[in-house]
Amino acid sequence: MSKHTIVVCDHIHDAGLQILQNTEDVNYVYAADVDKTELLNIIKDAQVAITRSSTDVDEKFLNAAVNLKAVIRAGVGYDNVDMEGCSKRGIIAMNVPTANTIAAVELTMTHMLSCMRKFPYAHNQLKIDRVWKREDWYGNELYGKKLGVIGFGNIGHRVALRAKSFEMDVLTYDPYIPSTKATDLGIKYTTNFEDILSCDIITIHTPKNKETINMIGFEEIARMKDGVVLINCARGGLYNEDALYENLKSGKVAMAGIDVFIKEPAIDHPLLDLPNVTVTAHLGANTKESQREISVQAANNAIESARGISYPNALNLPIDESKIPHFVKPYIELTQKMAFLLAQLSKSEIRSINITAEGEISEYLDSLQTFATVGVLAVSCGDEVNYVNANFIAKEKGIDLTNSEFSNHSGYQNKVSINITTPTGVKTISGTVFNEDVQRIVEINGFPLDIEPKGKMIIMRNHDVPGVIGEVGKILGNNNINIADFRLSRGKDGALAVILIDEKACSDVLKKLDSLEAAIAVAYAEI
Ligand SMILES: NC(=O)C1=CN([C@@H]2O[C@H](COP(=O)(O)OP(=O)(O)OC[C@H]3O[C@@H](n4cnc5c(N)ncnc54)[C@H](O)[C@@H]3O)[C@@H](O)[C@H]2O)C=CC1
Ligand SMILES: O=C(O)CCC(=O)C(=O)O
Repeated sequence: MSKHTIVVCDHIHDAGLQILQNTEDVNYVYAADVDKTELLNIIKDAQVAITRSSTDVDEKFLNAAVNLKAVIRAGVGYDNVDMEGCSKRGIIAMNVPTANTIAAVELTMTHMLSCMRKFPYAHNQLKIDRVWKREDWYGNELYGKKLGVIGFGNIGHRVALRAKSFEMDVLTYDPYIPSTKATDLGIKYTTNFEDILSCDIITIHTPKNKETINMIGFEEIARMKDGVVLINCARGGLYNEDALYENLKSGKVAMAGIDVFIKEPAIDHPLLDLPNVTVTAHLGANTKESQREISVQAANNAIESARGISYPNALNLPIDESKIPHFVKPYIELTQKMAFLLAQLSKSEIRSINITAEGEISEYLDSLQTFATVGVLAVSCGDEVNYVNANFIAKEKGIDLTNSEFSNHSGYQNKVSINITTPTGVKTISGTVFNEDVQRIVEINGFPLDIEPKGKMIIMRNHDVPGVIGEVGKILGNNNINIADFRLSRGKDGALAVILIDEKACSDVLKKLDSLEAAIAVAYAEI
């Protein structure tokens, strides 16, 4: 039995490791304790990698991971995964998005309460210094304070709900949700960021991306209340670290609760020297409950993706398969096969791929386009191309991808056509699906046909003169090639024959066919 190699790059809970170990078709490699240079050596055999935030899936990692098909980020944030690098290489990136939500929510509340009561400092005074000085530790209450929650997703909205139970006045800023998502929960909603800046406590729960990096910097802090408290259990760099440091030092920011840093591990970070921060070493997801659940999900998802069965929570697929209705799937399959056939017939540089569709199927032009691109590129790139990297490869090769709804109606309920442009002209193919899953090619280069997109075939353009079928049959027969079916289409510019054969036709046979007086063009293709 061939085994799938799954490499675990970071520490995950034993429950997931057990699953990998007990799966017969998995060769599981535990690489959490090796140094990064050794990891690059180990990762070259991996078909699937499981990582956490301690392993950057960057250019170096991806260049080393030559057999990688999928990478699973055992957590939420995937800012340490080079998504474009994965897509270009056809690697599917996935995360495990909700299993650590509660852990991160509860750590956020811990930091918030710790900041308000200066808990670690009070704790250390008694425990380490053995000093009982109650007058040193007058904290503040959450009760009645205004809390600004930036980002109202899985974590943000739960932090808001918990804050409400402390009878805080909670306000959220998240331009990407309907306001009712917050207001239905009794949380105030604003689209004005200044409202957030006027809060007593601010906590951030957004992903880290171009828009959110430095979302809170010197200017924003200057507009905040004196004595504001800032919490960050999302990602280092959402609050500008220099601005945070300077304003904690001046006291403008009274306290900050920080779980995440731009550069981790952050053992020498200047923030650690300040007396008014509570810090944790990126522990947001570190509860036994959450880590058990994440590792189980990550292991199962790794096995599914290694087997090519499914890619749960895929982040870089151009198509969300769950949104594709059942009737579209045979069209997608047919489109890829037709594109593969057409590219074999063209056998030359492809300059553009254009998809047109008529009927209800035209609502799925983008998906059809992607699969047509896979089909076309598979002829020159083989297994290297898949629907994750097809558009990237096409772009790199300078192939123009376009699609449009076809306004004419040919009489088919749904029809998909592919046009590819080569230096010698445009080639076309069209197809439809009957009775839900009977796929048929109904036209090649303007010649109407009815053929199943399957098997070995010779496609021959010829002058429409007597005797051609006989001569073709003779050549194939003399070369021990059995004809399974012979489909002929006639047009004003001659005829087109699709000859389905049982054996592969070698170039010698094709040359003989091409040398027939009536022949215009002969090609061999397989689907
Ligand atoms: N410290 C830790 O160990 C952990 C950190 N995290 C981090 O917490 C953050 C939030 O995670 P989830 O709530 O699970 O993600 P989520 O995807 O459920 O929620 C993110 C929310 O941020 C909003 N958002 C995006 N851009 C925004 C912007 N410019 N302004 C305001 N809102 C914006 C989105 O609309 C979404 O509602 C992520 O950065 C994640 O990586 C998550 C788990 C553990
Ligand atoms: O456990 C980890 O690797 C970090 C968790 C985290 O930050 C996340 O899930 O986004």
